[in-house]
Parts: sequence; structure tokens; C-alpha cells
Amino acid sequence: MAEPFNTPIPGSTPVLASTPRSSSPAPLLPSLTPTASMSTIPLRPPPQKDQSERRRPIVLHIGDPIKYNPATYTEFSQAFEVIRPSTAERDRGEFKKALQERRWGDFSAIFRPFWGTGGEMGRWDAELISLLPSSVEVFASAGAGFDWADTKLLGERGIIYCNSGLAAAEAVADFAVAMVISTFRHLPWCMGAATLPYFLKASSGSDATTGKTFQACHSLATAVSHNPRNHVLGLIGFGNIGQQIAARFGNPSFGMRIAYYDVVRKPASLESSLGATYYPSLELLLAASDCAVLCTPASPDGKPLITSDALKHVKKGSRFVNVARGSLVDEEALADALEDGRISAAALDVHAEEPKVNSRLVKMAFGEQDVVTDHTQHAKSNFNHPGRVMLTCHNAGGTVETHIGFEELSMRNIMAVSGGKEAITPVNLHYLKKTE
Ligand SMILES: O=C(O)C(=O)CO
Repeated sequence: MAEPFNTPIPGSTPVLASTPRSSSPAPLLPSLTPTASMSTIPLRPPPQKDQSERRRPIVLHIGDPIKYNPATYTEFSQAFEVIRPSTAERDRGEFKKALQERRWGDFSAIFRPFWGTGGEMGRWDAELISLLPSSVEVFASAGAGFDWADTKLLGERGIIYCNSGLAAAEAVADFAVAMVISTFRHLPWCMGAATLPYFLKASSGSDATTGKTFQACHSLATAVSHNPRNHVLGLIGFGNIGQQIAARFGNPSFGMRIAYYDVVRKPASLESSLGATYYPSLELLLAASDCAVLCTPASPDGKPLITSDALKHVKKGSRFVNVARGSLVDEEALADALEDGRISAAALDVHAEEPKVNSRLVKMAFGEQDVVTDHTQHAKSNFNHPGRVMLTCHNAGGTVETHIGFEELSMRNIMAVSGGKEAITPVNLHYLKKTE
């Protein structure tokens, strides 16, 4: 997800069957536990004698204090004067006022180490960005996604935005494994049939469906469940996250056939190491995929990629997973495709109107567990069963390890830029004005 969505390049006609496959597991992608390159980034040199009275550069730290990397933070806070606005000051009105008053001085960096806090001031749009002092050089933040900041405008102001996709990729790819499997094995049905009647009994006192739904799911789920092996996994977006998903499912344990679409085709060496076949358009990828996984950044204009038009191209009865951003999917169009059987199952970690979840999709997640107690009715349609949709609460990237990486990477990005080195994970360099 770190790569920006660029201009599409035309590709050749994909021939999936003839794609050379690697016989050994694909190589692991860079992980973020302090790597050699990160730990060797020098801090700014100590002030010279004639500069000794000058203040250290100021970093505006938004959100919670750091939690996991005290050693790096010691270096960081020696190199910079770290100012952390209070919770009240992070409210948008107060935050704007403080920026207007230059309350935090001429800070050179913005540091948001967590993704659960530090976003209280809302979207970093023209209104906020225009209030920043011209001294700001870098904005380093937690999160693979960066749809909450106008990175184009930041770039045009000369501010490098660094995300932390590298730190979240492993967790998101692991979660995607559960979601892809769910679409092949209907985990919400299995879980709901085992547990939901007991919740209903507790709330309504009726035990009409207890046991019946268990038996129905036990006997009927088999007919609509499949092993992922030899099915085509279509990755929409082939950045860090897409590549890590490919590494998991393309290896012999799962044995899926990996296909991808991205606006920029990846080098042949990468494609062949991951056994991935490139498709030159979203439509062609959807038509070839048994399970499509969305793992690309939100569109800069906030518009969906998975629209009713795009869904006309899906392979009948295929599956769909979203671990990217809810804004990329027209959820009503997806619900239509699930209702008419174009899509047989879906798993969504992210939602268009978080924290709200689409009510039609919720109904398909757990509702009507008793609709398939009748075998005759079930035989008429193999997609009209409950639990076809797995819905989670934007949890894919949420692990302690991700947060350790968010903190570390954000500090290292700021130290790098401030020390005159290249940023480690910039996402908007293409918007920065050339100075020479
Ligand atoms: O890091 C992010 O932006 C995520 O949403 C992880 O799921």
C-alpha cells in the first residue's frame, strides 16, 4: 500500500496457466523490527560551538506518548525538542487556533506514532495545511493508509509525508489469510450457527433454533465450501501488503494461483519470485479471479474502485475481500452482487462509513440462520445461505508488532529527513516541487 496509484501502463495479455511458479516459498519482504538501514540513520550532528545557543528543531508530537521504543525515543528527544499538544488542544477548533497563534513555534516535523490517537483534529486538508509554519519539512505518521491527509497539498508545500505501511503489512496480510479462507469456508455461517441461537435464547427466551442451525450448517456447508488450492487469487494493488498476501497464498501450503492488477506493473523478477501474473486492467483481473482482494490505497478523490460497473465483470460466484479502505467499495453495489449470486461470499475489514456497517451486509453476515434448515430450499440455490459475509472492525493492521513498527518508523523517518538523508517511506515525493 505504500506505492501511490500512478498512471496505468499497458501490459501484455496475461496467460495465467503458463506463469512460471516458484517451487519454494516467496522471499519475505522487509520487516520493520529496527533494521540495519533504520538503525544506522545518523542523528543530526551535535551542535557546533557557535550554534550551541540555538534551539534543537521542534517536533510536534500529536497523539499518545510513545510506548514501545524507549531507546529510540531517548535519541529522538535528545535531537529534537518534542512538543506534545494536550488532548484539548488536539480538538480541531483549538488546534487551528494554536497553529494560527504559532503556539508551538516553528516546528520542523509532525510526528503521529499511533493510529488510534493523534487524529482528533480531523482531516489534514487545505484548511489545516495552510496554517502550518513554513518550517515544516516532514510529517511522519502511523498507518499504512493516508486518506486522512492531503498528501498532494503537503507535497506542494514541500512537506514529505511518510506513512508506515511497512510496519502494518505483515499484520494486514495475516488477517487477509483469515478473510480469504472465510470466503471459501463460510466461517461466519459456521460461527453464527453454533452460537447465535444461544444469544437469541438469552435475549428472547426462545430456543426454537438451538441445535437446528448447528445441524443445518454441519450438513449443508460442505456443499458450498472449497479448498483455496488451484483457485485464482486476484490482488488489486501489489504493494507491500499485496506482495505479502501473495507470498502466503502462492506458496505450496495453500497453492493458489496468484494474479494481480496495479497501475504500475512490477518488475519481472518480483513477479516471478511470487509466481504472480499481471493483468492490465481491473476488469480483466476480476473476470479471472476466484477471490479478489482489495489491497490498494484509497483513491485520492475518495471515489470507489469497486462499483456496480466493475462488479459486472466478476467471475460468477467468485469471492471478494477488502483489507484496504471502505471508500474504495460501493457497498450497495456489492450487496446487489451478493444477492444475485455474482459474488458468493465476501469479507470486509473496512467500511465506507466507519464506524457504521452497511445493514444489508450485516444481514448477510449473521441474519436468518434458519433459512437453510430446509434442504429442498437450499438445493435450489447454493448461495442463499447465512454467513456469507465476514465483517470486522478495521482490525487487520492492529497488532502490538504493528504499533512497535509505527513508532519506530515514524521516528526514523523524521531523524532521516532532519539529518539530510532520504526519507525511508515517503509517499508524496512526486508532488514535491523540484528546488534546482
Ligand atoms: O495502517 C492502516 O492504515 C490500516 O488501516 C491497517 O489496517
